[in-house]
Amino acid sequence: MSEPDPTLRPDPRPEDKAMDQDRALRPERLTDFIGQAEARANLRIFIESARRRGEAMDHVLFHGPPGLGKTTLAQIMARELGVNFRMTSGPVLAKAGDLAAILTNLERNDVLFIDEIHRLNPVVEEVLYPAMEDFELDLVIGEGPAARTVRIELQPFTLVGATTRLGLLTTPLRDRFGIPTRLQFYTVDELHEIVTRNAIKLGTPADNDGAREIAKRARGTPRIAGRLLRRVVDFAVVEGDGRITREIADNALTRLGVDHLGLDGADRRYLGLMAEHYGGGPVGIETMAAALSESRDALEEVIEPFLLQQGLIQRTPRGRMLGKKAWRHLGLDAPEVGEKAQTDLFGK
Ligand SMILES: Nc1ncnc2c1ncn2[C@@H]1O[C@H](COP(=O)(O)OP(=O)(O)OP(=O)(O)O)[C@@H](O)[C@H]1O
Ligand SMILES: [Mg+2]
Repeated sequence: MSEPDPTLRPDPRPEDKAMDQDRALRPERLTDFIGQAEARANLRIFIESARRRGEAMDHVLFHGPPGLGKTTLAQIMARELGVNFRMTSGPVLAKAGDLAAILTNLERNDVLFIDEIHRLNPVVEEVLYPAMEDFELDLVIGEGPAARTVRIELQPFTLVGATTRLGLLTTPLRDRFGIPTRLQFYTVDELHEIVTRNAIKLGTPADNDGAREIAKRARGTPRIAGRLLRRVVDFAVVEGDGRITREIADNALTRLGVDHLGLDGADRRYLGLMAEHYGGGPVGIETMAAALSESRDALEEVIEPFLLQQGLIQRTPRGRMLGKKAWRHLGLDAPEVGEKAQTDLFGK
């Protein structure tokens, strides 16, 4: 594999450094990117059109749970567009000047990626509006009566924003993205393909059932699939003959506390608490957060999306409720709920 363009590898955020290993498995081109078929098909058209017109592609907002490929897709976009990739994140941009410095350094049609864009300081966000709309920067120079505004023309660029919390974005910011794109959880088949390819990249091929076992237990998330795969590789190397079989995978994942649905300790704690202390709900998110000593954000961003998607929990106007599937999974009997109560909670 050829060495990637260094501009595509900006300094990682500190929290990303731990995930450096992740990078080895990151797909580099759109054709290597598995899953998200709809998003991929659309992006291909928009990228191709921008290329042919020689213009900056419209601004893109990726939203969805962690680890589904938002950062990866942003990098791929820059590569496919043949432009530089600049990366920063909402919390890092403390002052308007921080963003201004980045914007004025962009070259024509570059991709600027802002991760965690829901955490932008409002002052910084104000700077972004005219930049996104007209490629202009209005900077206030000086203070008090002597202050004046200067307008700086920017090179056209593509802003790619990523967020796990679409609801926290302000409307004016959200409206300025021409291409809002929601990323979905991956199917087992898609993850199976990802695991198979990554196992080869790691030099530890997986047989069909071995790869499937990891895929089934990866919570619909490529990042988790990558993480589980690495651990299974360890077991395959030390306790097996270096090949990933279903038996090795099952054994390793069970020892790591990942159950057959892919739930880990934190997920089971959540479900168990709801079943045992709150009769399966409805229970408010704040109550759950306090009881689990987790932040509400962590529950809403990381734990709940997959449980909701799997029908293990439901969201009702009165709080979260355990689904039938969760009771079965916990090996408990669901309490009888009268017809009226059902209707009250879920509607007809
Ligand atoms: N479609 C895919 N095919 C193969 N690997 C993928 C795919 N999507 C993501 N990955 C892998 O999953 C890992 C996580 O992806 P990425 O960092 O892009 O997620 P993210 O959505 O930006 O997460 P976060 O919200 O936490 O920033 C990457 O290392 C990448 O290797
Ligand atoms: Mg990311």
